[in-house]
Amino acid sequence: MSGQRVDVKVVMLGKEYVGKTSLVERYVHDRFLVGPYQNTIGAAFVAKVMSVGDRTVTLGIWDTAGSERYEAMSRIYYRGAKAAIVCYDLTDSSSFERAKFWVKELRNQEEGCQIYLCGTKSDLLEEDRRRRRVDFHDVQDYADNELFQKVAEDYVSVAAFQVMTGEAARTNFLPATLFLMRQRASPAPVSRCCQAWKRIADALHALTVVWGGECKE
Ligand SMILES: Nc1nc2c(ncn2[C@@H]2O[C@H](COP(=O)(O)OP(=O)(O)OP(=O)(O)O)[C@@H](O)[C@H]2O)c(=O)[nH]1
Repeated sequence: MSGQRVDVKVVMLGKEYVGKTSLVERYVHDRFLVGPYQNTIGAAFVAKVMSVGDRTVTLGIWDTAGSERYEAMSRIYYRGAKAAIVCYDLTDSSSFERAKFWVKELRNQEEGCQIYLCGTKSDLLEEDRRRRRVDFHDVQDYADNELFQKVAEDYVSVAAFQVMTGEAARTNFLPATLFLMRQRASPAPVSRCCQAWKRIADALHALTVVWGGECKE
């Protein structure tokens, strides 16, 4: 579907509305789009060039639609993926069940695929801890049992969250602009989807180093 050369294929999987597209936006464009939710139809592709030592590697990220209507299509997109980011919403227990479904499927069908579990929307827990529906220790136990590479929960500060939503809406500044301003003011960059992607990016970077020049699609 994309004519671009891709060295490493990465696929995003998870129930609808968990925030897959938002994570990709954060990673590729360093922004969080505020506005009405638009579900992904089928899948979307985006390329991200990253430096690995003295060479560049192009990640091809397939952001699949979470709706079960597109389940068959999502299977096409994870084929040949070197890494899968399986997302669940920390405030939605059914999304973790759906994440387990994708993990099982990947383990059965894509032996070489590195799987990362990613809990999203932790800023909502900062607002109200009682909104948590997926216990971190349950995820940890599950991950331990399944021999996972990494579990990421994107810890964020409510202050940055407020800057990015309230201020952005009032002033019409792009969230990305506010994010950068916030970053300059604070040594710890914190915002929605940000910390999770930083960890995932580190992990993907490490993987591409391991794969070296052999990681052709
Ligand atoms: N509070 C909060 N909201 C988020 C976060 N990430 C995503 N959202 C919101 O959750 C909704 C769904 O986000 P998407 O990124 O479109 O979700 P998706 O998983 O790509 O959804 P599908 O395309 O249907 O599979 C949107 O309204 C986002 O603004 C987050 O970290 N915190």
